[in-house]
Amino acid sequence: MSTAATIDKISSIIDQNKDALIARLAEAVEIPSVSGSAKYRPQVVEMAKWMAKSLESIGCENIQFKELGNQKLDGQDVGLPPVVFADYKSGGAGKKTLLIYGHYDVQPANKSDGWNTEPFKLVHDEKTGRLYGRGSTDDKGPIIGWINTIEAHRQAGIELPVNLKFCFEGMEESGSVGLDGLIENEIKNGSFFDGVDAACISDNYWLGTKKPCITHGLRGIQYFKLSISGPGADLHSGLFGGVVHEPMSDLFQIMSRLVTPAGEILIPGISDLVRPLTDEEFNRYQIMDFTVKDMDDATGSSTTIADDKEKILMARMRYPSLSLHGIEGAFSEAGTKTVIPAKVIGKFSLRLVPDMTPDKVVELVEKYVQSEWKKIGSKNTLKLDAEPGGKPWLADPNHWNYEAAIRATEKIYGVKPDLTREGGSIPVALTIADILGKNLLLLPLGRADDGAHSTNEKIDILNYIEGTKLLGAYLHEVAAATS
Ligand SMILES: C[C@H](N)C(=O)N[C@@H](Cc1c[nH]cn1)C(=O)O
Ligand SMILES: [Zn+2]
Ligand SMILES: [Zn+2]
Repeated sequence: MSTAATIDKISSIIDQNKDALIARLAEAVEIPSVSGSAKYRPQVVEMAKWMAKSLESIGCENIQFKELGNQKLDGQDVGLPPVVFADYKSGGAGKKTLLIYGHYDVQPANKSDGWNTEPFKLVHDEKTGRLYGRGSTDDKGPIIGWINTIEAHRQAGIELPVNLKFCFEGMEESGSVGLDGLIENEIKNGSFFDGVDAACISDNYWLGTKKPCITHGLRGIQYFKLSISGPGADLHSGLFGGVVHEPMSDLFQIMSRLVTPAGEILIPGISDLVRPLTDEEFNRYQIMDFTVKDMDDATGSSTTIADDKEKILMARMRYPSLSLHGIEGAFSEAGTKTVIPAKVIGKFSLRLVPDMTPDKVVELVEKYVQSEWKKIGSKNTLKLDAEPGGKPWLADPNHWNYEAAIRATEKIYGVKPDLTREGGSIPVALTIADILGKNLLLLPLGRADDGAHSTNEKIDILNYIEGTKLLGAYLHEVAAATS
C-alpha cells in the first residue's frame, strides 16, 4: 500500500473511533493530576498508572516507572511522580526509532477561577465542537493522540512504520524536577535511549486558529518567589498603619521595578544576553501567516503592546519577557478586611531566549533586587528564591524530521505549515536535543485560543481527531524520509 493510501486507511479508522477517543480523553481529564500542589500528588501518580495501563493496552513493552525521589512542597516532603518509559517495538529491520516526550501533569484549576464548567470533567459543547477541561490541550489530548494513532494501526492490521520510545513525565508544569538527571543517568548507565534517531514533542499550539504549524524553538523559564516579612503576625491597619514598614508596600515597590507596563524588563544586563536579530530571521516573521487579530482572538481582547505583526511575533518568540503572577499571603477575597499582612510572597518569572541561561538570569535578578531593596530602606526582611530553571531551545529545521512533519501536515490539513518558535517552555527540550544529540521537533495539535493554563481550557474535536491523524501520518513520513 502507498504511504498516502495507508494514511487514508488509518484516518478513516480514527474517524470511526471518534466517540471512543473522546471518552478516552474524558477519563484522563477526570484525574486531577496537578503537579504544583502536594494535595494532588496521589492523583498525579494515579495518572502515571493510567498512562502505563493505556500504553500496555496498545502493545507497548518494557513499561517502566522511573522514580525520582522526593521533593519539599507546600511544607511537606512528598514523592515525585514517576517518569513513565515505554517501548513500542514495531519489528522489522532498518526501521527508524523516534523518541516521543509528553507530560501527564496539569496546571491547577478551580471552578471558582472563572470556569463555566467543572475543570476536571470533559464537557463536550455540541454547538462549537469543543471539548472543555483542564489538560484537554495541555498536554493530555496530544499524549493520548499518540496512543490513539497506534491503536488505529493495530485495528487496521497495519504495522507501525517506526519504533517508538515514550518518555512521559508528571512534573513538566512544575519545572521538570529530576528529569534532566534521570535522562543523563540513563544515557550513562542504562540503555533506554539507545538507537533513537530523532525526537518529537506535541505540547504547544498553532499560531492562530486556522493554520497548523511546526515548531523549532521554545523559550526557557526562570521562576522566582520573593518573600517579604516583618511583623510577627497580621496587624490591624487602624492600630499599626503608618507605624510599621508594611511587607505588601515593600513588595509592590520591588515588583513594580522589575518590568514596565510596556513590557520592558528593568533588570540591567538582561537585554545584553539576547542574541541579535538578523535580516534573515526578521524575514521569517514577515512571511508568517499571522495577523494582529489572531493574537486578539487568542487573548480575547485588544490589548497587544505592539500594533504590528512582526513586533508581536518577536515579543512571543525571540525576546525575553517578565510576568508578575501573584502574591501569596495577601488578602484576596471579596469584602474589605483592614489587615496588614505579616508576610507576602510575590511570584514572577522570566521567559528566556538564546543566549540567556537560568544561572546568569538568577545572578542578575538577585543583584538587582538586593540593590533596589537597599534603596527602599525598609526594616522588613527580604528573601529571594529561584525555582529550578529551564533553558531555551532552538533547532535547525533543515532536517528530515521537519521535512516529514511538513509532508504529514500537508496530507492531513492540505496546507504547508508555518515554521514557528513557541513562547512557552518545555524544560527538557534542550536536554533531549543536546544530551541525546538528536534532532527534536514540536508538532502541536491545539490552537492559539485553547486557553492552556487558563480558565475554560479546551481542544476542538477537529484538532484532537485531525491531530491524531497527523501524528500517524508523521510516523509514516518519518519512515519514508531519507536520513
Ligand atoms: C509549552 C508547555 N505546554 C507549557 O505549558 N510549559 C510550561 C512549563 C512550565 C511551567 N512552570 C515551569 N515550567 C510553561 O511554559 O509555563
Ligand atoms: Zn504542556
Ligand atoms: Zn503547560
